[in-house]
Amino acid sequence: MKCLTSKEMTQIDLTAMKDYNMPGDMLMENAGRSIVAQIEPDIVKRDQIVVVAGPGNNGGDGFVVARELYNRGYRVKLIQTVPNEKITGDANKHFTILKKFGVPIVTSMSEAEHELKSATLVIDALFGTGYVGPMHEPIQSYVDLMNQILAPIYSIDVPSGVSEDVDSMTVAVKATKTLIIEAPKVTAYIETTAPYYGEKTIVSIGLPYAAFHSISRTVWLAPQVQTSLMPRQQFGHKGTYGHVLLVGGNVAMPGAVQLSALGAVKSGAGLVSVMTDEATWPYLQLPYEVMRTSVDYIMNKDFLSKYQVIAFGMGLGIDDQKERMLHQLLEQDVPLLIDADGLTLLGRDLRRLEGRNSPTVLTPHPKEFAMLSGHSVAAIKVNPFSVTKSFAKKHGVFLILKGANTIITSPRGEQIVNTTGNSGLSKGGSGDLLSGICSVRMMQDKPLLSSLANGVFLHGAACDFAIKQAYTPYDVTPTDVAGMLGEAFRTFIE
Ligand SMILES: NC(=O)C1=CN([C@@H]2O[C@H](COP(=O)(O)OP(=O)(O)OC[C@H]3O[C@@H](n4cnc5c(N)ncnc54)[C@H](O)[C@@H]3O)[C@@H](O)[C@H]2O)[C@@H](O)CC1
Ligand SMILES: [K+]
Repeated sequence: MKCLTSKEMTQIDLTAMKDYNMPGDMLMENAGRSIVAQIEPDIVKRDQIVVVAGPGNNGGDGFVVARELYNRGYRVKLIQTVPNEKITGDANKHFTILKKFGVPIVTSMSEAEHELKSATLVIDALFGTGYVGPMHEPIQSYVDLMNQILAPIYSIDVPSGVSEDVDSMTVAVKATKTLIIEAPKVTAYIETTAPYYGEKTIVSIGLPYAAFHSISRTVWLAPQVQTSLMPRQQFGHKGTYGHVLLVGGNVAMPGAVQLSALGAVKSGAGLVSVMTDEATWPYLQLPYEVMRTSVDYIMNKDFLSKYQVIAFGMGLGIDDQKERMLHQLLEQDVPLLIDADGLTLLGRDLRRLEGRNSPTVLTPHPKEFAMLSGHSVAAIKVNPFSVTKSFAKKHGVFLILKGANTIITSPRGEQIVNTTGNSGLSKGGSGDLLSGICSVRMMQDKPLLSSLANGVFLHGAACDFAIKQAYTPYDVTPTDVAGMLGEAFRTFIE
């Protein structure tokens, strides 16, 4: 499933109309009817349904919904928020039809307030992808009223007032559910705007699938994992599945590399090795399956060439010797995943990324990404797709920006957004586990961007299973999540 900016969605609507001869009023009819099909199981005839319609095509969708529900015998009122002359084009066609059907229309604010207060369901069709902030009166008062009532609000396509330009946002509808048309918009996954959506449901209006081909932003779902996860092979051996080296851990933080090692052995690695300094070994309790490698080998290029992936930085500590280790690895022709302290060391000189022949994967959380990119954490949170894309392209790296909806970006700027996981992952150690999982998937799944998305998906899905089956977001630990990886894998092989 693709994920789009408002501009991209508008372009696809135009393509459907121009290149595929799909009339705009027909698309609007499709949208309205598909939305009614989604709403109908939730309502009964005695419900009082209020549709709040704006001036554009989102309002047009609202006209179709109001008319269709009215025609099916529901009690429906339409709140018209703008004068007649502001309703034009396809929306006006459906407005005219709606009036012919005799749907009751409310135009005054006082009446609208009364209707909203007695409504049992409100349909928000004020604005969709064409909204540009800020919001002015009287529309702002309609939104304020909607946000005060207790009845559920179903927003059409986008909660009205939500915008990619977060700085221009004033008020927005807090939807109970958003019935997203055809494909989710990026605001559904941005920390500052996602909470307005409530529950998300996609409704198809029959837009041509091919029109979405040029969009290189994808929401990663189970079918994508199923097709890109490398199958286990009947005649495979440990060499088939790859040997990963995890470089990390220090006396103060031995657990980090332990969790990475646990993630790696539970994610299908052929062989897992850990490299740490002499002083740290006594503090490590590694899974039986993990091999130990002396840090002295970091200078030995031939020795390092036996690994298919090297992950660097989990609980490593920061000093000049560790920085030299990173420089040594950056010169090695092997896929490299850099996490945690490794990112801090890399941040001292990003030019070191230049000229690498093998892929480099960086796995920052927003604070680490702020350090690397020079953007503020706030700017990263409101604009995560564009800041990651420009960084990944500029530095030629794969980037995993960790968060509630982790965004994975390739050096070419293709992006994947993950939807698995829950607040149980917001704990120390989750990222270490993720690095272990991703570095193994990197050795097996193709292309590399998909392998990283699979790692992120499995990590989140394992935590979702943990919450469903045994734990809560309060008590679940990264070790518990590792224990649930089997459940996550099982969904793709059964
Ligand atoms: N063919 C299409 O383009 C289709 C569009 N659809 C719907 O149409 C929506 C997009 O339609 P539009 O591009 O008309 O955009 P919207 O309906 O989201 O809003 C644009 C309208 O609102 C006004 N407006 C924008 N910001 C405002 C502000 N701050 N204060 C007051 N007025 C403001 C604009 O002047 C314009 O009249 C989608 O979200 C979707 O719901 C669907 O009907 C499917 C087909
Ligand atoms: K809306």
